[in-house]
Amino acid sequence: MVGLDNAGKTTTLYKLLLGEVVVSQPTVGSNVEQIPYKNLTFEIWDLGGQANLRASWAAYLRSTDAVVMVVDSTDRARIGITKAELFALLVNQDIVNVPVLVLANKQDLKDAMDMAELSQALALHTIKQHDWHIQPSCALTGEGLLDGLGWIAQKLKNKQTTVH
Ligand SMILES: Nc1nc2c(ncn2[C@@H]2O[C@H](COP(=O)(O)OP(=O)(O)OP(=O)(O)O)[C@@H](O)[C@H]2O)c(=O)[nH]1
Ligand SMILES: [Mg+2]
Repeated sequence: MVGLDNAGKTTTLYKLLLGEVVVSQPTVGSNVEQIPYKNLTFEIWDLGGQANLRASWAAYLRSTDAVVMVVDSTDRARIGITKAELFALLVNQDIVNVPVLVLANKQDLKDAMDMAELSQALALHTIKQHDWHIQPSCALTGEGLLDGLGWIAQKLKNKQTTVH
């Protein structure tokens, strides 16, 4: 799970784990938790998003089954940086063909960008090498989080079917 600092990654992870909103500090390094979902357990790595930490995201990609990009939907000023970081990540050979979930977080805030605006700003339709999906979410209430995991679970199931 990646995304710029302040996007809401750590809040998302602990909302999924505990059902509660934790008070988070900017993450230095990572948090990792096991999240049960139906018959699966997701091992979710929440990586620090501050500018000087983003180069280290690539070090976590080996044996990654899915990428979750958490976006602060109100952060219009940095949506271009978010896009650049996303596309820089997606060229990595360790994640060829892995599904990419964009969590359009902070949808509870009234100036949040909607899915159409975000998809366009992030140029999601130009992603050809990955299945992708954009999911509105709010880490404070948990809205959209399980739907997002459900999309990933479905993609991984399809992948297993095609391998056999
Ligand atoms: N209104 C609102 N605030 C949110 C939401 N998700 C997270 N926040 C707040 O956004 C701030 C940053 O959240 P974090 O989860 O620490 O952000 P992060 O992406 O882990 O940031 P780094 O660890 O620095 O990469 C906190 O004050 C959260 O309470 C949301 O859905 N809505
Ligand atoms: Mg964090």
